[in-house]
Amino acid sequence: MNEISVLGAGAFGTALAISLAQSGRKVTLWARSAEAATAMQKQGENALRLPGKPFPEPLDVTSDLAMATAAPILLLTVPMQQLAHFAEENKARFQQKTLVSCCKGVDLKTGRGPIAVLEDTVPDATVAILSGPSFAVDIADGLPTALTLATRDKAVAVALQTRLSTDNIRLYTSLDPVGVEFGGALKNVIAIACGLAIGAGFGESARAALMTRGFAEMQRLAVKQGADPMTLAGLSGFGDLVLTCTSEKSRNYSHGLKLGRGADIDPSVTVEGVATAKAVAHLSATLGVDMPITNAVTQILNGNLSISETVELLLSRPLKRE
Ligand SMILES: NC(=O)C1=CN([C@@H]2O[C@H](COP(=O)(O)OP(=O)(O)OC[C@H]3O[C@@H](n4cnc5c(N)ncnc54)[C@H](OP(=O)(O)O)[C@@H]3O)[C@@H](O)[C@H]2O)C=CC1
Ligand SMILES: O=C(CO)COP(=O)(O)O
Repeated sequence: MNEISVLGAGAFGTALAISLAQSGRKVTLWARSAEAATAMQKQGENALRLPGKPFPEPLDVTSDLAMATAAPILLLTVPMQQLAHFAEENKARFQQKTLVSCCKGVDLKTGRGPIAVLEDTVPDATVAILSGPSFAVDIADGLPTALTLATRDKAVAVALQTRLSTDNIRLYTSLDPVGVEFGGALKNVIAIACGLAIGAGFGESARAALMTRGFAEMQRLAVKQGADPMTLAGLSGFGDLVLTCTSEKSRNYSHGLKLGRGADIDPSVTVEGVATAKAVAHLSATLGVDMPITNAVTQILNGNLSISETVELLLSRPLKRE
């Protein structure tokens, strides 16, 4: 039995499995499709989701969930909108396990982040979150980054930090999983806003203003949910916001860019910020938290307002203190 399994053979799950295996961990990558698992075993890469990134020797790939979930540490790398269903469907297998969510989003149906989804569904599991600036292609190439590993229990956090740090991923611990999960989720919405601004020709000053005011609203919502505001200044907040709002490697930023330019969108690409914007617009209204940028993105995504109408609305808000 391997010590770690990565459940979800998308770009990020594959990249994490590569990095862990390269660092000598005994790791299994689980794909839901038997065909996909067989193709990966034969080709020694995930040609569909992360092409051109060869697997190191000790990486096992399977579609056998019973085998994969025998490991004590399970990294969950399915898209956020799939997490609740995935956890519900497999809760018997997840009992007593350490579940590390790698998802960045808020569940559209319930307004919950990944921590609440997992704690509600599998109450006797140990739940943690891994988040921060990390493009799958960079991780798979062995490029260095630093991420936050957050859980409520200090001893668990330290143990997981040791188990999951790799040669190219330096992990910091946090005891504020709510701050970490909302940092990772909310930055995707701001990245869409930045893509929209650049795509529509509003320029880099506008992007910097959106990042800064976006950060302020990320902090407001996270604090309302019980997070420490300083957590948002860390890797899974400020760190990931900077990365995602400035790179065309980001699917969220690129999605906004395409919308801003009036270009075609590929609906098969995972763009977590789309559902999360809608979930957060609803959540913030319920909680009475002012989130003008997230609301503007939601209005554009829902087709209720044009980009220029949205900019006019944002600029005509009452003047206030920073
Ligand atoms: N890509 C990146 O650079 C990073 C991604 N993340 C986060 O990781 C999460 C996953 O993203 P990413 O890997 O990029 O997404 P991808 O679109 O590359 O892959 C998603 C994977 O999830 C699988 N999947 C979807 N639904 C289910 C389900 N119900 N049960 C089992 N497997 C399922 C898909 O399987 P199938 O192939 O069969 O459709 C696919 O392999 C997101 O929350 C994202 O924000 C975090 C950091 C970096
Ligand atoms: O979260 C990410 C990098 O940290 C990946 O961002 P995208 O999902 O926008 O590609």
